[in-house]
Amino acid sequence: MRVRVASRKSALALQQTRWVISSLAAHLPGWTFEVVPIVTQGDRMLDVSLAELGGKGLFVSEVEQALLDGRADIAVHSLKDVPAEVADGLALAGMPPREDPRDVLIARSAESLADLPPGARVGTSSLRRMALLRALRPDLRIEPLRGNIDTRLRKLAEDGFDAIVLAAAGLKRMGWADRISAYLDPELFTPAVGQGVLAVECRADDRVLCEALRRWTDGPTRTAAMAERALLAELAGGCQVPVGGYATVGPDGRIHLRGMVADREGTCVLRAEARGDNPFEVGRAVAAALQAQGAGGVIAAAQGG
Ligand SMILES: NCc1[nH]cc(CCC(=O)O)c1CC(=O)O
Repeated sequence: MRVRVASRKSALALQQTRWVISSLAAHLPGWTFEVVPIVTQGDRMLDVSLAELGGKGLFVSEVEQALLDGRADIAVHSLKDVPAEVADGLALAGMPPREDPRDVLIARSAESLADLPPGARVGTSSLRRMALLRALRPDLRIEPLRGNIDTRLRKLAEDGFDAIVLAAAGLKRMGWADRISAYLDPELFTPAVGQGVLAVECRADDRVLCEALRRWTDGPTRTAAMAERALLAELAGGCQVPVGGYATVGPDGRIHLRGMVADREGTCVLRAEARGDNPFEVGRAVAAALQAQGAGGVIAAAQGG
């Protein structure tokens, strides 16, 4: 069996794809894998804000097109970048064990968020990170910072930022964990839905590949991801709003999901949590608890802003 694997061309995407290929190859003796690199619109226009470009799905949709066109058989994504609704005819069939879901601070001299000097310049273009930073440290100057993680690390030094916020997962996968100044507590600094999870997509009618990917999948990772994505779909599927979701699954299979919705200024941060056995029910319960606190209005205002 020969499998063509579609991947974005960023250093992180290719690294993740190589990791997935070596893990799949170990599970599927005799199968061979070949990378099909795809340059997406999001990669070509790294200086334009994601909101202007039309949202996150941009990094994903052209890679998905390669599957639909039959140019590739599977695609590797960061689940965080995959919209709540998966494209028709495709399935997120494979999920390896989750990498660290936390956000981290990379600072030039500080050792924690509290340690940053008053008025320090922090770079991030994520609405969620922006809102949480403002909620925890209203004095900070948050400035836009886009680009792949290698670009963002370079800009930390070149553009005079005091700190930037990135996902631990990307840094660890690149072997750059030594750059991390502080891990942000996920109970407070709620991670993005799906952060740290890789998703391997295939055509839904490709039964051999779908089945192989399902057998390779880590159950607790998939359960946590489904709970977080159920929350996202209920609240704001596909929209650019400051939303976070973080699920853990105990040894007994019980899910604990925390959800967060904020306005862009971080003056209003709503939080709710729920426990249960069914990821869809837990996701819906957290969404309902947030809605009861007024999440609908907060999300509408954040979109308008
Ligand atoms: N939006 C870019 C993106 N998509 C996935 C990751 C990190 C890896 C992951 O979350 O699995 C990153 C970089 C970042 O946010 O620091």
